[in-house]
Amino acid sequence: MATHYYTVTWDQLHRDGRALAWRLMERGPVRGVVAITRGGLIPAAIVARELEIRLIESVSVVTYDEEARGEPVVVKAPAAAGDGEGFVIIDDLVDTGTTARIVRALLPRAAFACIYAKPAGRDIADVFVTEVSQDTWILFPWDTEPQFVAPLAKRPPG
Ligand SMILES: O=P(O)(O)OC[C@H]1O[C@H](OP(=O)(O)OP(=O)(O)O)[C@H](O)[C@@H]1O
Ligand SMILES: Nc1nc2[nH]cnc2c(=O)[nH]1
Ligand SMILES: [Mg+2]
Repeated sequence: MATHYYTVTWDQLHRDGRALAWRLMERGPVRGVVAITRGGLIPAAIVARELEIRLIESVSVVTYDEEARGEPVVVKAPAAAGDGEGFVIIDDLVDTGTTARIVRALLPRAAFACIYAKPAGRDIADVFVTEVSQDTWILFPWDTEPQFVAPLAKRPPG
């Protein structure tokens, strides 16, 4: 169970997504990307734009219902990525690595890249940008909205 939250803004996601594109470019040519929906869609769009990739495939794996982890279900397999040769699988984050392992098994020759990584899943990623602790829950901009917060002096202690 997460004990703290790490809120990512649109600006930060865009900057970190571009950093991921830099790192991927340094590894060599990429023919296409496979986005793990839904969280990988926007990171994949940022990478595809930077690397001028037009070949974009998707795979849908549902593993979590909000913060509760369940049995992963492949809702849509990647149709046009073959064995993954020349492709990079992209997700927003790796936590336990369950989702990434399932997609890697579907596309054994593809690389796997994500923006954020927690220690339990970090080693499954060929490339990532920022590590956060295992007890942190990352909140993406599509899951949040700016709202009023009380001044520190008016908040209850703790
Ligand atoms: O490493 P893991 O423990 O498998 O967790 C990481 C996965 O969990 C989240 O997806 P989620 O199942 O919440 O679906 P979503 O992308 O549609 O929000 C996230 O986008 C990753 O795909
Ligand atoms: N949004 C979000 N989804 C996740 N799925 C697994 N871990 C996380 C996390 O830290 N944040
Ligand atoms: Mg996901």
